[in-house]
This record gives sequence, structure tokens and C-alpha cells, in this order.
Amino acid sequence: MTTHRNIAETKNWLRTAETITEALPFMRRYAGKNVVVKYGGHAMGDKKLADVFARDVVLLRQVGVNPIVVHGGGPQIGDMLKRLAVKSEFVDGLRVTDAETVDIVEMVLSGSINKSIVAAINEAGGTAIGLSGKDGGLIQARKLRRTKRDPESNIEKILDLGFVGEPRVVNPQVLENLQQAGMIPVIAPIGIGAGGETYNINADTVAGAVAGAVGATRLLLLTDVAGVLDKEGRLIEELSVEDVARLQADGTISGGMIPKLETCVQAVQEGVEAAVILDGRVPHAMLLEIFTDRGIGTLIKR
Ligand SMILES: Nc1ncnc2c1ncn2[C@@H]1O[C@H](COP(=O)(O)OP(=O)(O)O)[C@@H](O)[C@H]1O
Ligand SMILES: CC(=O)N[C@@H](CCC(=O)OP(=O)(O)O)C(=O)O
Repeated sequence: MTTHRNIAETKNWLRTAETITEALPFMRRYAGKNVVVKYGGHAMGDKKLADVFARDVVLLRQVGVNPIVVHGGGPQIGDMLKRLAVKSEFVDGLRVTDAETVDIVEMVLSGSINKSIVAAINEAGGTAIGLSGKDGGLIQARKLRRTKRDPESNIEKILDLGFVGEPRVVNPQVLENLQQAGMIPVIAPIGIGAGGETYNINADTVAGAVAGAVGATRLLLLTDVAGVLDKEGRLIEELSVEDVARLQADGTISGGMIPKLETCVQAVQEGVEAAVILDGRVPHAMLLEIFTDRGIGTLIKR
């Protein structure tokens, strides 16, 4: 016997069907293109949201987009360091990383976090493969050189952040090979130095470098705020490279937002069409951003 949907259900279905049709031009626009998604440590705390994220990644792949996931794990590293009674501090959003800390960072990022994201994507019907910058020589790194001007003496000081690295070369071929085999790469932000040393790299930085290397059409940075907020706490919808420099100079942005915006600027300067900082706490944030005409979050363009 055929069962008939009631009117209310039919209306819901119609709305769903219309939404899918409206998304078609966007699906066409992004088909065959690389979209690099940075999945932040704060945005991935909630299991339900993590499952929605995994399903959205699989959906992107199924409609012909090539998603590449780069994940963070700052809060999870912090928890583990606390359990092991290892002290940790941040300078301008970057974790000062000594030899003991880098071992723990690698264990948390390449171990538990990477594998749980891979498992969630596979559970959602995709074929994800986890790798860190060490696998297939994906990310050759070097020690990050940072300086900071001392406001009192006005002297530029060199900051030693230990084993904090920056990508020197990203090998896009490894990712292309995986994609051609139907796999979704999930990358832990760990790099390898010329002498085989392990580097802890900010996940936003890795996402930007990967986006540049693969010529991504979008870099999406999912985080735990609506986007970049102005001094009154209102969302800034669009920023140019010049605007970013101004916001940094006048102190509107601080902490983790600094490496995030530096990454967006570098990525668009390397040819990524646009970078977006968006709220990973919103279910389906990625889909709303790329498959609707309004988008959400803060868009950074050249
Ligand atoms: N102007 C700003 N707008 C939004 N967030 C800001 C701003 N300045 C500093 N932040 C901080 O940056 C944080 C996002 O960076 P981070 O904690 O590193 O996120 P994630 O772990 O997702 O990478 C926000 O939670 C907020 O505390
Ligand atoms: C050098 C540096 O700070 N590395 C980060 C790597 C993880 C990361 O970036 O995680 P989120 O994106 O969740 O912040 C760290 O040790 O926390």
C-alpha cells in the first residue's frame, strides 16, 4: 500500500527540494575546485556538530567539490598538557613549544584528533585519509622567526617560540594523488624540518599554505566566533588586505585572530580567490557559506 505524506510534510519536502535546486548554480561553480577547510579546535568540541561537519564534507565531495580538511586542536592539546602537568603559554596566538611539548602536540594532533575526524568522515560515507605534514613529505617546515617591538625601548626583539614552525614547501602532488583515488585528505598541522625535527605549526597557517599550494578556490576557517568582530562586537562582513593591517595596528584583533587573518591575507595574495572566517558552531556553516548567495562570516579578498 502506498503511504501518502500529509500536507505539512509535503510542504517541508517542497522547501527542501527548492533549497537544493537553488544551490545548483553554486555546486556547478565549485565543481572540480579545491576548497580547504580549517576545522578549529574550539569548533570541534561538540560531537553532534562534529558529525554534521563530517556529513557536510562528504556531501561536498559527492557534488563534485574537492574538500581538503586541515584541523586544529589547541584546546585538546591544552587539556593533555594539563593532565601531564606541563606548563604552556601563548605569544600572539602561538603556543611556545619546547621539546617535551612538541611530542605531546604531535601525539594529540596526529593521533587522537586526526583519527577521530577521519573516522567521522568515513562513518558518514566518505573515504578520508589522515596525514600530517610528515606523510609523503607533505609539509617541509622551518623554525618560525618572530620579532616583537618592545614598546618601552622601541627595540625589535627576537622571540624564541621553540619548535613552532612555518611551512617552507607544501607538496600538492600528495594531495592530488589521494583526491584522484577518491579520498578526502585530513591534515594534522605538524611539519618536518630539514634535519628531521618535528614542528608544531598553527593550523590556520597550514590551511593557508595548503590552500595556496593547491590553488584552492576558497579557504574556509571555521572557528568559535561569528567572524571578525569590530570594537563594538559587530560582525565585519568583508575585509580587504589593507583593512586587515589597520585592524591589527589599532588592536581590534588579538590572540588567535592574528594568525588567522595573517593566513587569509597570505592565501589571497598567493592566488586563493577568497578566504572566509566563519562560525563553526553554526550547523552546516560550510554549506551555508558556499552554496548560498549570502554567505556567512567575514570574507577576505585582495
Ligand atoms: N576582532 C576579533 N573578532 C573575533 N574574534 C577575535 C577578535 N580578536 C580576537 N579574537 C579571538 O580570536 C579567537 C579565535 O581564534 P582561536 O581561539 O585561535 O580559534 P580556533 O581555535 O578556532 O582556531 C576568538 O575566540 C576570539 O577570542
Ligand atoms: C604553534 C601553535 O600554536 N600550534 C597550535 C596547533 C593547533 C592549532 O592551531 O589548533 P587550533 O586551530 O584549535 O587553535 C597549538 O599548539 O595549539
